[in-house]
Amino acid sequence: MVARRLKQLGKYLLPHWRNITLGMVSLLLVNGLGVYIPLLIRDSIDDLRQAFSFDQVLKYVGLILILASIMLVIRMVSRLLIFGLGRQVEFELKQGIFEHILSLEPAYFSTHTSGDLINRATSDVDNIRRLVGFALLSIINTIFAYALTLPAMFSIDLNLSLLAVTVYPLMLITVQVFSRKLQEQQLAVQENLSDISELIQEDMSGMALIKIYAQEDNERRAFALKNEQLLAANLSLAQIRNLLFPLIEALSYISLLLLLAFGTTAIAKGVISIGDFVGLIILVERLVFPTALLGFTITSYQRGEVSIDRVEAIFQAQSKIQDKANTINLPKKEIKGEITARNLTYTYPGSLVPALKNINFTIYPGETVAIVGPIGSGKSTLANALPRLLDINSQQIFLDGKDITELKLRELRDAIAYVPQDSFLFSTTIYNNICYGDPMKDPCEVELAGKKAQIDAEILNFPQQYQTLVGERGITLSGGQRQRTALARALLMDAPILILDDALSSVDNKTATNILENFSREQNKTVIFISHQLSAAAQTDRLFVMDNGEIVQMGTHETLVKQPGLYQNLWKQHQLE
Ligand SMILES: Nc1ncnc2c1ncn2[C@@H]1O[C@H](COP(=O)(O)OP(=O)(O)OP(=O)(O)O)[C@@H](O)[C@H]1O
Repeated sequence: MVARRLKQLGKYLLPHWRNITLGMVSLLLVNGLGVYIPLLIRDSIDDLRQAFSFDQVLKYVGLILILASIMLVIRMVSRLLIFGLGRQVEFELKQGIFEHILSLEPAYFSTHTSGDLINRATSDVDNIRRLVGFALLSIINTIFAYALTLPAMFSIDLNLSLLAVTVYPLMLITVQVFSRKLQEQQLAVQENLSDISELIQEDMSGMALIKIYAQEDNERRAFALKNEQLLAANLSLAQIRNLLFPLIEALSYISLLLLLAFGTTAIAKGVISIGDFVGLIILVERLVFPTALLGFTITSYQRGEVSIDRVEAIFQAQSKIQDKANTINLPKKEIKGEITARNLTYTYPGSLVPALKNINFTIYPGETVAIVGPIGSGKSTLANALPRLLDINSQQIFLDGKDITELKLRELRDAIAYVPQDSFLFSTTIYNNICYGDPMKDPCEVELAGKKAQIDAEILNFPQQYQTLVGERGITLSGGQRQRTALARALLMDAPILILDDALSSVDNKTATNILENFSREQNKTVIFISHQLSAAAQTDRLFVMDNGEIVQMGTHETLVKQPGLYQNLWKQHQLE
């Protein structure tokens, strides 16, 4: 576990080996000077005790000032180098996480909430930044401090030095005892933070619903509960820390007291000089800060360790929907638009019942097919299977006779313009929303797409027309306007296949029928129209009727409506409505 994490840390640090080396050399120099200055003070005291002169005092003071100034500059350089490294690693991790998230399949986001992902990409990355910045700096500094200070202390007096450092192992044991508890508590804090981010995000998105159902008090209570849990976890963490660090400090003062007690006796016996004693006290003092800092470093390391696992869990998640090693090329221009399903069966991960059962059909190039059926019958699942938003098995769906799992994902998705059920719009202009799939499209084409989606006239009535902002910082479009804007976005891509998943549900029947009629005039498009609007669906070339994951009927409206069965029932119900 530890080895794996260290390996991971090494992976983050390796690209920055030059800065690390420079930082380490700087720290070595700082510590070298840090040890040399107390020895110089020792010599100055002993020299001046033998023959005092102001020239000598000035010489020593000047030298110490110069060395201390050099030390200050080098220390600043080392901090800049190593803290800068933390920032660089933070930048790379954030970029990497975002790019990786973009590569994951939609199913990943139904099991991983956005609040948790945001927390990992922010708080956890921040912990790793501290680990590679602060912790690295202090670990290297502590190693150099001990490696250079101890020999200098031993050269003055071995017994006194050993006595002064006897309490240090005790310090490490204390830290060890506390470390596990600290780690558990840190994890609890991070999880509580994730919960809170999730709740805030969800409540912000569902604000209208909270108000309609007058659930403000309940939401306030739910937030207070989570906030209290976070407070308790943070307080408990602070308690452990507040106990640990004064303990470390107290132990380090014991070493100083021991030195005072036995050092003064050694001076009296003539074993060491006064200069030696002062030098020894300054050297022992030098170790107090790195040792106390080691406590913080251990905490930082523990926080970073947990965070490394949480961030790496994102990187380890791999999309099952990927290009195969040998993909078949199918350029958009050559696609005719024939879609075939052979014994298509799909079960959602974790589900016991298949959402699609043994589906077989062929949709011919240029045909408009409506898929109708009761709610939950599998229509959206079928729509999601075609552009491989779901991990379907090979040899089940074919585009122009080619197994879609053999095609390049990018080419397959380029061939399919898909308008999903929720017509999501970005918080930008209507124009940018329409040309989202190809920002370089000609403005005339964007407007033409708006006309085909029958939204152009309404857009022209908005204050800034196509440049009107929508979303959080702009105007709120009606459900039907959102749907037609999303439709214009899909139409602009001019793909040979168009899938509309209940994408005109908020559009009146007449407009929906007009839009569909426009498509059937465009003979080169294969259109799959999933809908509960039977009068619009009835205008299509053929209908597939789905029930319980199966296609139970297929045919034109005229034939199906005469056959006893699900479609006839749905149609009668529709007529009554
Ligand atoms: N991510 C998922 N995980 C597990 N089961 C799912 C998932 N998405 C859908 N299902 C289930 O698969 C079945 C088919 O759902 P689907 O959304 O395809 O139905 P639909 O016909 O499009 O319904 P609607 O008309 O309401 O849009 C349903 O039983 C649904 O609960």
